[in-house]
Parts: sequence; structure tokens; C-alpha cells
Amino acid sequence: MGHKKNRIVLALGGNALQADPKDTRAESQLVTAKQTAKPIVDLIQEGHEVIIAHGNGPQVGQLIATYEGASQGNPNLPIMPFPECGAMSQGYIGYHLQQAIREELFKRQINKSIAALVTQVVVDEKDPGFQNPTKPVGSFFTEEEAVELMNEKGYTMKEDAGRGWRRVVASPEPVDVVEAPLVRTLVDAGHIVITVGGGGIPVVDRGHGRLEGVPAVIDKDFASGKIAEILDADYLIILTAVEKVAIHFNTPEQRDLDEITIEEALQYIEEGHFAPGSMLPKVKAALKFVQSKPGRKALITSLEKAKEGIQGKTGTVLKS
Ligand SMILES: Nc1ncnc2c1ncn2[C@@H]1O[C@H](COP(=O)(O)OP(=O)(O)O)[C@@H](O)[C@H]1O
Ligand SMILES: NC(=O)OP(=O)(O)O
Repeated sequence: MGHKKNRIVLALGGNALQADPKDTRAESQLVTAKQTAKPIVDLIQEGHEVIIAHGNGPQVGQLIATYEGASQGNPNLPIMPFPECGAMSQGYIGYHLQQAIREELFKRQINKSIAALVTQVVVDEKDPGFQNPTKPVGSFFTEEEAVELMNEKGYTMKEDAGRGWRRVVASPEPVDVVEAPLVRTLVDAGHIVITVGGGGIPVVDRGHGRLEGVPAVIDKDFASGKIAEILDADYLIILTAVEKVAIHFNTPEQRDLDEITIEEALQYIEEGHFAPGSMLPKVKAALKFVQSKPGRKALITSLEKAKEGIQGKTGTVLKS
């Protein structure tokens, strides 16, 4: 008996791109991408239509820090602006995933093309996110190092879900995906598309066809939800380091969640079970997607468990 083929937007978390957060070498990231390709191609092999989205927090932060460091005292090396760093991170992560998935498709003799599309995402310049930076980017620091960086460079730094201190930048909500019609055309034609990488390059619509890049990093969970809505996907699957979302996370009372209703999700958010900057945007993006139209489902699980998750065997599922 055949099973239902779904249109799935897969959002890849940090661990799918960088196995060891301390090993930031591009070569290591490519090795990780090759591991990541396997469970993705499992889904493609099952006949699902897969659209791939991914984060860029560590990578965009590294690019910005590299330019800032290199340009100090060197007038010939200007600092690369934020939107350009976002585009660069989107480009190189897309290139890695494109290579990795292509190779895996070839191994399994699946005749499909894959392309990463440079994707811009429209944001509202009045979004409150511009006044209150929340998006962690780049490496982790100790509190002492963070204080030094705040004083020296004027960064805003915050503690990131018990894992250390990171620079935080503005993170407005995605309003629209500029290249969405192209993504749709490619997906409808049976191709695999990598899009809204790093949440998309944030742009403000100035009218008359003019888009202007703005210094921010859009949350990839929200951008994935947005493209899933636009493409009328059946599933938004957010892949991260944990198999299930939990309440009372990291405490002796921790309870992993299997299936939750919209009401339960709202209640758990209200009770503060999900850390801002890590699990909270995932649950909120899942919630927004399932609320947008009846029948839509969201799944939060680990990369390795994606296939079992779709079969209803694991993960945390949210249904409308
Ligand atoms: N309530 C929760 N349930 C499960 N994990 C949680 C929860 N709150 C915070 N986390 C943490 O959030 C992490 C996922 O966020 P993050 O690492 O930022 O995501 P990404 O995979 O997109 O890079 C999990 O690996 C876990 O450590
Ligand atoms: N842009 C973004 O959300 O990146 P991360 O998932 O790496 O934080």
C-alpha cells in the first residue's frame, strides 16, 4: 500500500550544518552537510516534495566578525555590510547542501536536480525587532568576554539558553518571500530547492521595484513557516538537536511532548517552557503554520528521526 506524498518544507538547524560548534572550518561544515544529506534524500526517495531551508546564525556571525577584524586599521578592506554577509552565508551553505544532496541523489540513482536560490525576504522597517535585538549570531563567549565586547565594539550580547553569551542582532518577522514564485515553479517541475537560507536576506520594499537590504538576521524557523504557507505545504518540519520538544526542559520534571494542540502550545508558551532564541521560535513558527489553514501539520524533531516523525512514530507534532 502506498503512502501519502507530502509537500514538505524542511528547516535545518545548526547541528545539521556544523556538527561541532567550535569547529567552524568550511571543510568540516561540508562533511556535516554530507551527513545531513542522507535523511533528506530518504524523504525524497519516498516521493515527498522537499523544499529545504536552513539557519546561518554561526556562519553570518563569523563572516561579520572576520570582516570587522580584518578591516581594523586597513582602509583598503571595508567592513562587509550585514545583508551582504547574510547573502554570502546563504550562498556558501547552499553550495555545501547542493553538493552534498546531489552526491547522495547520484549514489541512489535518483534523477533529480537541486539548486540553492539566493532568496530575499521582505521585512517591515517598522518591525519592533529593529529596536530590540534578539537573534543570537556567531560564537559563544564567557560573560567576561561578552562584557569586554559590549564595551569595546558596542555589541548587544545576551546569554543564549544556558550555552554561553552571544552577540544578538535585530530579527524582524518575515512578511513575504521575494523569489517565492520561482521556488514554486521549480518545485512544481519536480526539482529540489534550497531557499530562505539563513531566514533569507532581509530587504525592505521601497516601491517601484526597489528592494533595499537591511542589517538584520531573520529567524529561519519563521522564514521556513512563511515559505511553507506560500507554497501551500502539507508539512513544516523543523529539524534540530532534540527528538522532541519538552516542558520543564532540562529539569528533573522534564516531559517530552508527542502531539500537542494549538491550545496546549499557547499555554506552554505562556508558561515559559521554551527558551527564547532556541525552542520558542520553533514552537511559534509551527503554531503559526498550522493556524494558517486547516489540515497543515508541523513536526519538530531531530534530523535522524525525520522519516520516523512523518510516519507518526516520534517527534513533537502540532496539528490544526
Ligand atoms: N522546551 C524545550 N524543549 C526542547 N529543547 C529545548 C527547549 N528549550 C530549549 N531547548 C533547546 O533548544 C535547542 C534548539 O534550539 P537551537 O539549537 O537554537 O536550534 P537550531 O537547531 O535551529 O540551531 C535544543 O537543542 C535544546 O537544547
Ligand atoms: N537565521 C537563523 O535563524 O539562523 P540559526 O537557525 O542558525 O539561528
